[in-house]
Amino acid sequence: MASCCETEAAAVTTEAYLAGAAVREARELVAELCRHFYAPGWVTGTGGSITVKVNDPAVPLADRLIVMSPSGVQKERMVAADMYVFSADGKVLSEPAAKPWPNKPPKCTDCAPLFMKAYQMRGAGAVIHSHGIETCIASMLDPGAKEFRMTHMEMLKAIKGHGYRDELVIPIIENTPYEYELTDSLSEAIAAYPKATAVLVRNHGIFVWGDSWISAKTQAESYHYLLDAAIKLYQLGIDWTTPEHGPVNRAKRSRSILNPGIPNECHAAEPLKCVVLDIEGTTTPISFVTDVMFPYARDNVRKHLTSTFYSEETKEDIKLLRVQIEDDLRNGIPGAVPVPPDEAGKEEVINSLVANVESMIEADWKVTSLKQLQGHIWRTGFEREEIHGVIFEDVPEALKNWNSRNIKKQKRNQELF
Ligand SMILES: CSCCC(=O)C(=O)COP(=O)(O)O
Ligand SMILES: [Zn+2]
Repeated sequence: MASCCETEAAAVTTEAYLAGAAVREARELVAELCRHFYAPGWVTGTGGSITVKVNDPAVPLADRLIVMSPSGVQKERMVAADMYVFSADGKVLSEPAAKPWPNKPPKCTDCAPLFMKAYQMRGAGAVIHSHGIETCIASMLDPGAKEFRMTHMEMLKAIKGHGYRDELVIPIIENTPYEYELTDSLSEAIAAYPKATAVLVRNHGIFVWGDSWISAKTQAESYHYLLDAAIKLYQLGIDWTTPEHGPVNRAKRSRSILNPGIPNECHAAEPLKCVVLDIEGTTTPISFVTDVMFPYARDNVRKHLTSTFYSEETKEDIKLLRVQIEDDLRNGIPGAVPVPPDEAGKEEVINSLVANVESMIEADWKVTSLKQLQGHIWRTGFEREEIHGVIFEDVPEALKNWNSRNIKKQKRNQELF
């Protein structure tokens, strides 16, 4: 004799039940959600997919029929008759009629095996698969991340089991060429994250489930909001994973040096080993270089050459400058003037060198001889404390932080320090 549950499960698969109000309403609902989710870009380009369980309080949730959107269709044009109906154990009970060319023959969504995992493993009442661009990009912020984390956002309250101060953790699985190939990794993520009501698929989108279609929709909206916020905070250099959410552009730069990429490296697959630093615009404002360093070099050429004229270093600098100036004279570069031989005397040589260097600086001449001389002038300036280095206010903190973690620092093109 069949048990009462077997009887109920069989009753929902009859033609009469399939044609009844409960199934019709579920079909209409999925069609409506398809149309609705088209506008925010969750299901454009035939991407994304939606499923709900038929709402029939007389039938236990586990036995309720399942309605799913079809595959490869224009979601904004969906109507109730376009839907597939499945038994609770995943057998197709009803499929849509074929449509004339250029429509493709009907096919159920490739997400069906994935949806079934959310139904079977979580007792879901509905599942939404979105290709919303924010879900895709948020999964790409750190290519090695296995999770997306966020806290202290009001919209967290819309996620089941979460309050404002709770930490949201969304597992991230890697995309595959075909949607059905995600089934194993999705079910592993569902099993590994019992509190999760969503799984991100990298470079692809998100699967969100809830006890009912309202819960799935509300949470999906919140996930899209939070992921969009994370992308914007990433662009601002703000850390969305900590309660404080980090500094907002304190140093008037687009990003903090401590958080040049992923905040707190909380998503990094590998711990940070080395940081390569530039100076101009990274540790030091560009304005310091343009407004202080270059003018200092220009104003101190004569003084530097006069005080160091007989040093080996300056002799080398002058040798290099002579070669460059001869070359410039040969090429008719404006501002280049002949440098007399050493026998003409120190003052004569310096006068012509100063004239040449000034016109090189004026023309922003990027040549080694000039850069080398400027470097030596700046060094003297720093040693005599006539110029003082400027660094952004978060640089000492960043260096201390990296030092304490034994992370090597490297100035671009130079040695580790
Ligand atoms: C451009 S959509 C690629 C397939 C996909 O990822 C998706 O979500 C839609 O699959 P379906 O089989 O429902 O069309
Ligand atoms: Zn998809």
